Amino acid sequence: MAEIERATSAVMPSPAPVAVYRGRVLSGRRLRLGSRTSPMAMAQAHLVRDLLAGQVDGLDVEIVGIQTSGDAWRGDLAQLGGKGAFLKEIDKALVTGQIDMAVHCLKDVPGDVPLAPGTVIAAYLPREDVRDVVVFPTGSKYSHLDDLPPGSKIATSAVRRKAQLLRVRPDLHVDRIRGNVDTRLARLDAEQRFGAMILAGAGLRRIGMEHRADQVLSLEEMCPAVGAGIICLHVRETDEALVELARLLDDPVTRVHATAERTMLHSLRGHCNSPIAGHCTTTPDGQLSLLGMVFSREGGTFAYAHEWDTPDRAPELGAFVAATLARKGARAIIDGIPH
Ligand SMILES: NCc1[nH]cc(CCC(=O)O)c1CC(=O)O
Repeated sequence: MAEIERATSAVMPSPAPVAVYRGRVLSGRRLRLGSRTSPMAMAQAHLVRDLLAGQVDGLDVEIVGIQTSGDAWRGDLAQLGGKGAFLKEIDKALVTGQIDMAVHCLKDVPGDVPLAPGTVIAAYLPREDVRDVVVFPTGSKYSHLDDLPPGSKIATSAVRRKAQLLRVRPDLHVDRIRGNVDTRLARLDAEQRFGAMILAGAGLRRIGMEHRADQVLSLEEMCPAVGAGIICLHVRETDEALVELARLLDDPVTRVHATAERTMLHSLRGHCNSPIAGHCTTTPDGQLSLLGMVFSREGGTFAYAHEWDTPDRAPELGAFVAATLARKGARAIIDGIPH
């Protein structure tokens, strides 16, 4: 049978370009790489395109920009209903075959909603710096949060950042700001309404704006979001050649850290308004360390857990930290926040 197929394909005109990876014809067509359309998302898509092209000679990657409901909605994301507002349309394109692979920030992939049926995260790219940074409007006389006068207004839409900021500076006012990183920066400068803005250093760097990071918040000052700084590649599991290709870009250490953090998030059963932070690292002696925190809205109350385990036990570690947090009151904190 295989003989016949080979003979048949030999006489068929083959579409060009044909990229071959380890003897497998990857695609006679182009590899369509789906991504959100923001400058940060497009920078990620270009990075992934270059990484894929570096693996397979002649691979033709077409970036397909997809507008998601999360991008279109200008209001409070929690009101959009359900999680994954930045994924729905991209998931659909992947499942229906309009695209072959999707690029996501892992942080935007809900931890407690199953992936679209028949799809897998085939690669976690090496994690970037997970720290959040503070940006001051151009011309501001301040460059450190400590110096901002009481009552200053801080721009962020992350409940996790708001809670941790107010915990140490209850005098500050936090106001939601939506939009892409670049539009948020432009608004910060133009409106002069905010004393400062907090966002992810990795996001700034991806759009070439790292020089705007005036203050880098330490991990102790601002525990990062679960999955921060990780770009992941999402494919159909039946597309074996693409799964295999994407796997070449997978960083096993990042995968283990992401697994621990996301299992914790999953086990905590939070909602869109839950200020949850989590950070997994590997200690110098090779142990997994997982720190988890759950805050009340203003950060006045919080639960904290830090546990260690061996690297082969990432899911168990995630579940254990979640259980420890629950024992320390995380459930009541989460349930006490309106959503
Ligand atoms: N929700 C938007 C989003 N998703 C991922 C990042 C940053 C990059 C990353 O952590 O991968 C950002 C921007 C931000 O939080 O400032």
